[in-house]
Amino acid sequence: MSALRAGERKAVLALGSNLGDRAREIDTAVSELSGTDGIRLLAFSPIVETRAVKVHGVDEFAPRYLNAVAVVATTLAPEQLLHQVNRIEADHGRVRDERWGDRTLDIDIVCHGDIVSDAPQLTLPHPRAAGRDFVLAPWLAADPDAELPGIGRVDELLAGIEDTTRPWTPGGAR
Ligand SMILES: Nc1ncnc2c1ncn2[C@@H]1O[C@H](COP(=O)(O)OP(=O)(O)OP(=O)(O)O)[C@@H](O)[C@H]1O
Ligand SMILES: Nc1nc2c(c(=O)[nH]1)N=C(CO)CN2
Repeated sequence: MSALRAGERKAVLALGSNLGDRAREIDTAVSELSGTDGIRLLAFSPIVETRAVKVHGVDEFAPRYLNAVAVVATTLAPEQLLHQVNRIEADHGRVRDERWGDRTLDIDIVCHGDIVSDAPQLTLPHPRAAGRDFVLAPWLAADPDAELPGIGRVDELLAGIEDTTRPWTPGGAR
């Protein structure tokens, strides 16, 4: 992974989609992130497929998610980065209704350098990332040395939970 330049911090973005052309949603979102001033793509994970986790647990009947992780270098402050990811979500027709409801595109900020924040509009690191296989597994594949700041190494966090992610390839080949 290339080194950070002056004024940049490393941020990790978790992308998910379980509606529409899921892979296209994720691929175009990553292109849009890379094309945003102040964001430089350092690494993009393989795409994995997972069952939808809803408020009451795994929902066998909901459309499955594709998930991936982008590691970026950014000169944007956390709030500016959130603004940009919200803009891209909105451009992808993201509708916010039910909590953890089905969505065309979700982008969570997993961490932004080693900034810690407990603000509800932007909690860093993301409070649920450490327990999500669909975040940790692709992130580890993109960056074997990954660490969730102040929480722990991603390989160790992933070893402590069940990894239900499955590799996803276009056309369904395994
Ligand atoms: N680290 C973060 N990344 C993205 N959004 C965050 C973060 N911390 C807080 N938020 C806030 O959470 C709000 C709800 O986000 P969203 O609807 O994407 O949640 P969700 O994806 O359904 O659930 P989850 O947060 O568990 O992934 C956003 O408006 C945003 O301001
Ligand atoms: N498998 C999977 N389940 C989820 C996901 C997700 O990205 N993948 N995102 C959620 C809210 O952010 C809720 N549930």
